[in-house]
This record gives sequence, C-alpha cells and structure tokens, in this order.
Amino acid sequence: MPHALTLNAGSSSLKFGFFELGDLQGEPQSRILGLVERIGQGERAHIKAKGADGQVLLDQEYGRNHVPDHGTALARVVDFLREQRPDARLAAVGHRVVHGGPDYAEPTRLTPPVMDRLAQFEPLAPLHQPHNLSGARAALELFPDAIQVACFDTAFHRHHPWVNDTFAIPRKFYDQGVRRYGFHGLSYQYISETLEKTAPHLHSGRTIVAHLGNGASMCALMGGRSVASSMGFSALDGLPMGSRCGQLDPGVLLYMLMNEGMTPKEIEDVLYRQSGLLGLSGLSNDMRTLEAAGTEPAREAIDYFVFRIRRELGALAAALGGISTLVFCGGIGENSAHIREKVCEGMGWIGMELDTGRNLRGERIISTDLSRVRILVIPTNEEIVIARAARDSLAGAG
Ligand SMILES: Nc1ncnc2c1ncn2[C@@H]1O[C@H](COP(=O)(O)OP(=O)(O)O)[C@@H](O)[C@H]1O
Ligand SMILES: CC(=O)OP(=O)(O)O
Ligand SMILES: [Mg+2]
Repeated sequence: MPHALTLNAGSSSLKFGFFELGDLQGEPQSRILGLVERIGQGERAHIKAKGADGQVLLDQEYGRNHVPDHGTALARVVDFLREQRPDARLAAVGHRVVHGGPDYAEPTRLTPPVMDRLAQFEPLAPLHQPHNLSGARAALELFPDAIQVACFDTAFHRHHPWVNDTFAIPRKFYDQGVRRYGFHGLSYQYISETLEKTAPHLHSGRTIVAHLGNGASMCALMGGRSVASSMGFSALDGLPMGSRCGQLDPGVLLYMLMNEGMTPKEIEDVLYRQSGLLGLSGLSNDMRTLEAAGTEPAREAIDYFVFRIRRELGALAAALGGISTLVFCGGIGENSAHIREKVCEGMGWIGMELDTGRNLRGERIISTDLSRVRILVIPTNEEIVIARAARDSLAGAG
C-alpha cells in the first residue's frame, strides 16, 4: 500500500502528516499527524505527534536552541517516522510551497527547473519559501523513489477580480508579476470544501475566513471561491503577525531607506522578523506568551492585532456586499477564545452575536441562535489538502 508524507513549513512550525493512499481512488487515510513548533526563536521547541485514533505517539520539549531551523526539525521528524513506520513505502511527498508566483495555479511535480523558478520567489516569502524548497531538496535525497508534489498557498486566490489582483502602480509591474497573490490558500481551500460538505447553505453565501496563526490573513469567499484576501504580493501585507508588520504605508519604507540609511536586508529583517506582535510587545511573537504575560505592551500588541482583524472584517464584508458566515481557524483562531471574543465584541451592527459560553467551550458554532451571521470555529487541515494532491498526482502518473 503506497504512503504519502506531507510537509508544511510555516514561519514558526513544521507540520507533517503520514497517510495511507490505498488504491489512489479514495480519501487518503491519516495515520500520523504532528508538528514541531517554536522553531528557531530561542524558545524551547516542541515536537508532538498523534496516531489515527488520537493517541499521543510523541510529546517532547527540546532544550533552548536545540531546534534552530527547519532543517533540524525535518531531521527529527524523519527519525521519528522511520522509527514508527519502518514498513513505510513512501510513494509521494507533498510539500506546502507558499509562493507559486503568476505561473502555478495547480499542484505541480517538483523537478529541478520548477524548483529553480520557485526559488525566485524566496525574497517574497523569506520566512517560508526557502524552508519549503530546502524541505523538498532534502526529501528528494532521502526518498529518491517518491514523487515530490508542490501545493501552493497562492493557487486558491488566482481568480481574484482585477481590482483585488493589482496595485495602483504603473502597469508594467503587474505584467512583471507584481500582484496581490494572497496566501494560506490550502487552509482556505480546506475550509471552503468543509463548508460545502457540512453546510452547503453557508458555502453558497458570503463567508469571511480568519486564518490566525503565527502568519495571519483573512479571505473573502463568495460561493466558496476566493474573491479577496488581506495578504498581497508577499507574506507581509494585511494583518500584523507574530513577527511581521502587516499593512504598512510604503512611505515608512522610504523613510527607513532614505532617512535612516537602512540597507534592504536590514529593512527586510525589521519587517519580517522584528515587527508584529513581537515588535509591539517587545516580548514574544507567540500569542500564548502574550496572553499569559498581562503586561501593558503585551496587551497593546493584542489590541492592535484585534483592531486590524476587525478593520479587515469590515473591508472584506464590503468587498462581498455582506457577510453570512465568519470562520476562525489557525493556531490562534482555533485555540484562543479570548481573541475570538475581542474580535466579535460590539459587532452587532454587522449582524454578529457571539455566544460567550459556546465560545469558551470551544464549540464549532459559537454564534447565538439569533445571530444573523453564523460564527464558526473550524480546525484547518492543510495536510489533507496536500495529501489529496499527492494522491491525484500519483494516480495521474500511474
Ligand atoms: N491555546 C492557545 N491560545 C492562544 N494562542 C495559541 C494557542 N495555541 C496556539 N496558539 C498560537 O497559534 C500560533 C501558531 O499558529 P499556527 O497556525 O500553528 O502557526 P504557523 O503560522 O507557524 O503555521 C502561535 O502564536 C501560538 O501562540
Ligand atoms: C503564508 C504564511 O504566513 O504562512 P504561516 O501562517 O504558516 O506562517
Ligand atoms: Mg501555518
């Protein structure tokens, strides 16, 4: 029976999945799901893995700086999987690749020329793309008999209307590929497909999805298709994130460049690694740490995060001409009742009414029965989206 491994390198984490693919017709069966979190932040990294029935297979905290980068995290994951499943017959490795640029709108087999093309987008997602591609290179060496399949965060957004696909700068830049791509597309695809299966009446309406993790964005879905997203050309725009600034007046860049004499690399470092929740709190990029800290700068960082989510909610509702469903997902969206409550506070004007009890209990529907807008929490699952693409690619290759 063929197996597939999925690798999903986020900015602070490496998620992985081990799937049985059966006869390549049915749904891939997840056998192991896990993640290494808090990679390379000087904090204690943590690896967790669960089996198909939810039993914990591994739960281990590393010493500070023991997992300094995604390469080390991948080596730990492969050691663990080899120990757990010496019988594995890996036929495919599916990779989340955040940036597919203008060319890639579908899952794609990773060949050396494709990898070279994708490496050109590394400056647009420096916290992801290099890790995505180094994971693919490592997997090519470790599993030479398996096919490698890239699944792009940008693909789900490729059919945005023109006004949401462009910036108001000279058109030659658009033609060069300077566009509003949008990211977290595997997560939005999963949410859209889940709504279609479980709540088709909601799927056909106007939905806003808030993917709130260490990277965070929001997406407007009309009948399940993405029509607008808060993220743009790079994985910097829109909401503030763990250590990324989110939306920024481009005048600030000019100021850093011309008045502060900063180099492009220094500016990149500030905007990607020293900003967002970390920059505002001076403490951490990790929401759990900020919620526990309770200090004034930590509270202010959370307030800014929430304010920008609420602002984007209004903007995306305007882009959709209304909202019938709001979905929370991602590490923060799925786990922080406090953030969800702050986002929904006083949103009666748009038809949203949170049921605080349901929210605290972490139920799937957290709006009141009378709320005009349904508010849902749906744990996202980028892994199954990648596994299905790996299965389809293998079936096509067969
Ligand atoms: N119980 C929790 N309460 C608040 N925040 C949480 C909780 N669990 C996880 N998080 C936050 O989720 C974020 C990581 O989300 P995730 O989607 O896994 O990130 P990535 O962008 O690396 O994929 C971190 O900020 C973490 O603090
Ligand atoms: C695109 C992005 O920000 O991804 P992640 O949330 O996994 O860091
Ligand atoms: Mg992620």
